[in-house]
Amino acid sequence: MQDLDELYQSVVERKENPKPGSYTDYLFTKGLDKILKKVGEESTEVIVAAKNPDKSELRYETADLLYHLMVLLVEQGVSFDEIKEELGSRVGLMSKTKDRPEIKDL
Ligand SMILES: N=c1c2ncn([C@@H]3O[C@H](COP(=O)(O)OP(=O)(O)OP(=O)(O)O)[C@@H](O)[C@H]3O)c2ncn1[C@@H]1O[C@H](COP(=O)(O)O)[C@@H](O)[C@H]1O
Repeated sequence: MQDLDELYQSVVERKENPKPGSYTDYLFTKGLDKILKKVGEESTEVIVAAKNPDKSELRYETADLLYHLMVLLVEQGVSFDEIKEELGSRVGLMSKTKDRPEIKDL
């Protein structure tokens, strides 16, 4: 099992110490447009997989998407801790739907 912190750190390590031939190095070498294209592709694959009753495809494609999002964060200099802080700041906040009339119709 690999947690998301470890995955993020592995990607940072690849950025700081390029390993020619690795897929992560290939993405960083190709640059932002390629990384964005992959995030778009993998997002679409998650959506299509979610329509399939067999959940193994959804697991596989979600893992692919999370990995490519990590590559995007590293490329853009956003740490995974910042994402966790953002999520943490929402705990308790988002459940107060009665205070948020804009989401009543969702
Ligand atoms: N978690 C992943 C991971 N998930 C998916 N992938 C790669 O993402 C690619 C997605 O497949 P696609 O068919 O969409 O892409 P492709 O046809 O291979 O290539 P392109 O479409 O980009 O040309 C595959 O090559 C997978 O190997 C990953 N590559 C690396 N990691 C992790 O990243 C870290 C660094 O790994 P290296 O890149 O091997 O150094 C390690 O922790 C790895 O476990």
